[in-house]
Amino acid sequence: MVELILLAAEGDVETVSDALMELDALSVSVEDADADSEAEQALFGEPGMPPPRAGWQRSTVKALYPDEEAALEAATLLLAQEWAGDVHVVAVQDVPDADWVRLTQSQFAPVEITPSFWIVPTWHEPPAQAEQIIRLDPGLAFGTGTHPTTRMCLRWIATHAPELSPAWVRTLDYGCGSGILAIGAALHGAQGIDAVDIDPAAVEATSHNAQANGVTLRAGLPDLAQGAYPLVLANILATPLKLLAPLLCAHVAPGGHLVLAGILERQADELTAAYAPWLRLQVSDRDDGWILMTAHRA
Ligand SMILES: C[S@@+](CC[C@H](N)C(=O)[O-])C[C@H]1O[C@@H](n2cnc3c(N)ncnc32)[C@H](O)[C@@H]1O
Repeated sequence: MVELILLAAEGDVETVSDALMELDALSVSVEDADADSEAEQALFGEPGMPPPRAGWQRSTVKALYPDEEAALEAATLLLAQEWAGDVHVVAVQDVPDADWVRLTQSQFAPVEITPSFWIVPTWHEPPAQAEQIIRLDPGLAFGTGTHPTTRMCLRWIATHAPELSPAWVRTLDYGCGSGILAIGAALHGAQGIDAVDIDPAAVEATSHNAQANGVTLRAGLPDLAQGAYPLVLANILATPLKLLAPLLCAHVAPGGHLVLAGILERQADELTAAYAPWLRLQVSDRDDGWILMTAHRA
């Protein structure tokens, strides 16, 4: 790979970046040309305040090309534009080869839910103490186990599985993403699992991941969810969870549990109020500013 490095003034940066993409750059990145010098400028403001300025006074724009010929051709075409008078080529240089696959993989380590319950990417050996293991690789659908909301749901499943197991004949994972919660429930004894999502890519990912984990479930669009379930899981976000309150509560069987995530600490009261006509929600876990809210139908 070869990197074409340009210097551009604040007013030209966007045009230069767009032009480089048009000129078949594999990627374009923008950095402060004065970084690590006296002239370095911070672009972030006080919390809650807009940034003091939109861009740096001078930016270094880096565009990646497959070879030197392509990089030089792009530079020649770009500098020929009438608006490019103040744009300067700083360098065209080789980028050392990196093992990109290994680099990406190294960012996803096994995630511990409980000492015996782990999420482990396929390229990792499971830890010795892991008894329940979800094998999952990062994909297009949300849910690799690294997000606090997913972890809290899985923790709840692992902790409450013993009391659910004798009658755990059905489970609903509403907003299943990668299917991680449905798979986690299956590993803890759940049966008759329905996993639904409005995103067809998530439905496909759930089917794929379930199969890869040797788990049987039905994945589909939300209409697939029918009737009552001893466990209803929904890790979405506060606003859709409020809209879905009557629907989700209607799916909770007598004696069943509702487990909700995707809620920030400050949203606890509004969620409690939205569900109050049907079920009494309480905060049952906290992680990094997020809360888990659960209810039990008598
Ligand atoms: C935050 S992800 C959670 C994924 C996974 N269940 C987990 O815990 O990691 C939320 C998922 O809910 C889906 N979703 C959002 N609104 C929905 C709705 N109204 N009905 C069903 N699914 C919805 C999204 O497509 C997304 O896959």
